Amino acid sequence: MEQYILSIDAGTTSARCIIFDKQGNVRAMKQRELHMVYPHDGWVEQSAREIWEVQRTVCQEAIAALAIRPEQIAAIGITNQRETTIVWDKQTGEPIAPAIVWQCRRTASMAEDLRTRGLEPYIRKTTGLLVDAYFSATKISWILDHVTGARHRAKRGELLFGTVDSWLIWNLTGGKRHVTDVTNAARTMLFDIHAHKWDAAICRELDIPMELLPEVVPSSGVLGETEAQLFGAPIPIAGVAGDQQSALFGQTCFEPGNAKNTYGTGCFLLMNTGDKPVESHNGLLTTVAWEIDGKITYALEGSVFVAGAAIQWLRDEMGLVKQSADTQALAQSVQDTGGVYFVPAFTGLGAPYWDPYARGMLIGLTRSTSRAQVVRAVLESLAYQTADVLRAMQQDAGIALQTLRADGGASANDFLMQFQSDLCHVPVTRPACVETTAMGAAFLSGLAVGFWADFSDIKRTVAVSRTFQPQMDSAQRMKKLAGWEKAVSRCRDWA
Ligand SMILES: Nc1ncnc2c1ncn2[C@@H]1O[C@H](COP(=O)(O)OP(=O)(O)O)[C@@H](O)[C@H]1O
Ligand SMILES: O=P(O)(O)OC[C@H](O)CO
Repeated sequence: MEQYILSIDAGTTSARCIIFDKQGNVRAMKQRELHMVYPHDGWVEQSAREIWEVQRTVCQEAIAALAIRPEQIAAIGITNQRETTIVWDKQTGEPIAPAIVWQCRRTASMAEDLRTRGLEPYIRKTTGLLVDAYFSATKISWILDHVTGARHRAKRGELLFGTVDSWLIWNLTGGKRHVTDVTNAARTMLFDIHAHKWDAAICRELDIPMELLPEVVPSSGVLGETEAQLFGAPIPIAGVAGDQQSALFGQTCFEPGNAKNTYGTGCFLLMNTGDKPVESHNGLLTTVAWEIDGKITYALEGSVFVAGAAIQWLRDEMGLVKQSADTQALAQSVQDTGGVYFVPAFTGLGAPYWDPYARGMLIGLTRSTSRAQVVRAVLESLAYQTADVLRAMQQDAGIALQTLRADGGASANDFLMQFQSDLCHVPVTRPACVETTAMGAAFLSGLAVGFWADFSDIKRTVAVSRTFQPQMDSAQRMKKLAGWEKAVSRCRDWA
């Protein structure tokens, strides 16, 4: 009987389940969109219950679509939107508040307070992160502050915190396992990435009882099994990683200096830095790439909050395109943007600026600006933000990138890929299967159960489908980048 790996890809905009065979082919894929809630300016929430129920449904649908028996699934891998914070009741399994999504800025003032109290150097050294509302720590504290009796209950061990991986594992195992993997733990701003444990001092500063926190497990290794009635038989859960680390693994960035950029809701550029954490002096994050066989690999990360989300905004709020994919032909229908720049700082700016008070901006409009030019400016903004991050990363790592490996929903856009290559003056490759996030989790779990033997075995399953070579001359490139820099300076410190 043929064996498969089932990968759970719990993204921000959608829940996906992909079933891979040994050759790395997608044999079944089911996906459903998730609702986002924006209750106030800068706030972003989701229903934790919906995250679980939709995810369970797509898994059941994918298994049914391939018409396989549960025994044919050798293992499950999980990858997830990171930082998103869920607190639930240990007894009933019910969330005590909506999930606070990674993009949510409601705790910006709490982060500022930590900085004012002089805690940033300690937090930065310990966690590898900047002090920002992006990470889970201030979000947990906010829930404990705003849900009546929550802090008291947390101290009594009645509540549990988890990022989306934790929440899914808790539900998949019928409440038997409260764990998170080391890559997700590294995004909470509570985890010591050097000592590999939760940091008591930071928890104390934020008044977060440590009883809330999950056990931290490696990214590859059997951590439990699913409840039998969910899929018809218990299935081992053997790999977990945050979606960006998972994409790094799925792109087989196994060597120090290898880097990938994922163009999803946000844009996340990660570079493997080997077994040593590299400190950033340019607004990047030091993070855990994965832990396998007791060995931790680190990465540098540039996190851009709004990328594909700006394309969705064009489609859903502005009505300028019917589908995200329409942006490609429109952008290609004009020579340039006619001097128009778009800065998608809807929820502030992430790396390398870290300005929670920046807001979105369209600048350089004239009476002759066309719809196609505005659409092109929005697409170009994804590439400009990436160029900013890549410049910072090359400085921090002291490495000139040879190739940028692209993936994620918006990497399907040929215009964007070409413009990215032009702007960064580096070849951009797109893999044959752009589902590298889900593949990463599949690989991590497959390694744990011997489905794939080692890294070389995994590498054989991955192929590049297209390489975009830089074509723009350097004078034009410099002019465009200078215009972008000016545009960014105009939208800073606005809200
Ligand atoms: N052809 C395309 N051109 C530009 N953007 C696209 C295209 N296809 C999808 N997108 C954008 O990619 C995003 C979805 O990417 P995905 O990797 O599925 O995101 P996530 O994992 O964050 O849920 C959406 O924001 C969508 O607007
Ligand atoms: O849902 P994505 O793919 O945009 O990823 C979200 C990130 O994990 C947030 O840090």
